[in-house]
Amino acid sequence: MKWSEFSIHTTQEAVEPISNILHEAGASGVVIEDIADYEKERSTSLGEIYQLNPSDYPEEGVIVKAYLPVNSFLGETVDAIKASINNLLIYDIDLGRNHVTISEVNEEEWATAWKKYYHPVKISEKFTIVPTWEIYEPVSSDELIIELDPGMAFGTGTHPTTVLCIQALEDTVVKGDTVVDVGTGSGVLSIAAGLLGAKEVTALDLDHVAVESAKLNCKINKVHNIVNVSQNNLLDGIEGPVDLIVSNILAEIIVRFIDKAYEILKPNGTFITSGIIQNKKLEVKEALERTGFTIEETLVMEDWVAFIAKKK
Ligand SMILES: C[S@@+](CC[C@H](N)C(=O)[O-])C[C@H]1O[C@@H](n2cnc3c(N)ncnc32)[C@H](O)[C@@H]1O
Repeated sequence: MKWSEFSIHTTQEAVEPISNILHEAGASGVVIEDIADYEKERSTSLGEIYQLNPSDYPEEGVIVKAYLPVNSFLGETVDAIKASINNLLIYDIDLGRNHVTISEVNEEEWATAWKKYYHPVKISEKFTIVPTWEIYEPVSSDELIIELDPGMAFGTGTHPTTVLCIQALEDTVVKGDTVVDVGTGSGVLSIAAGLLGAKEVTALDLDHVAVESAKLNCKINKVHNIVNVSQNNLLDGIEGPVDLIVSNILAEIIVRFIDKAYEILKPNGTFITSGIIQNKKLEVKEALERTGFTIEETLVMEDWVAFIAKKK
């Protein structure tokens, strides 16, 4: 997985609200470099020696840094963060220089370091996502656990667009269903469908790294006999009829295969679409309805929307 460092030069006053915005946007760790920390008088009564490096601190103000996974949503996430930070001006919060820089973090440095930011997370009524390197004891007997090693593929399981899909799957998958997962990434949605009782899942991704990662994660979660992972462009060449299609891809991509999804679904079949940023919601909704789908439910989390649509 690649990481992007979001760095903002701001003021003491703005540190807390900006850190909150970064956490809400999915940053797992926030680093604060404050010149006041460097200049602070420290006790040396017990012989402590402080060796702070002045080059780690700004000459004035505070630098707040956060790490975001590089994925197809990064552009939208960064724009949303900047807009929320600028909104703080309405509350008279002094943003100081408000200077933002984005840079890619050296992958080798982060090859293992990023793992410390991932811990078990309960993401829905039934599901908890557990990184493969963590030990986790289920809290209740009906809890469903997805063990994930996202590696280089998208899908730590905790992105709002993924969480919305898992919540929608929880509400719709019926034992014995046949499911297609378009853009499977780490395989997280296929695994969820399998654990919910689907009898057969077709997991597709254009990216061969994702295909390998999904295969590995399906094995870890013992659903490899149910989930068939392959490299494929959207639904090209896929034949139905199937009970359910789930896809967490950008709105621009979803609209390209709505017709094909409708064609291969059984009557009354379900199409779960996620990865839709708020301002693209209408575009996808209209395209779904034009094709003949009925929107049964609209799920929202932060700036993201997912639809549960039925073929009527
Ligand atoms: C946002 S990720 C979703 C991953 C996972 N399903 C989840 O919910 O966390 C989108 C995935 O779609 C894949 N993708 C993008 N364009 C595609 C296409 N044309 N055909 C198949 N997969 C595609 C990407 O490689 C990526 O793994």
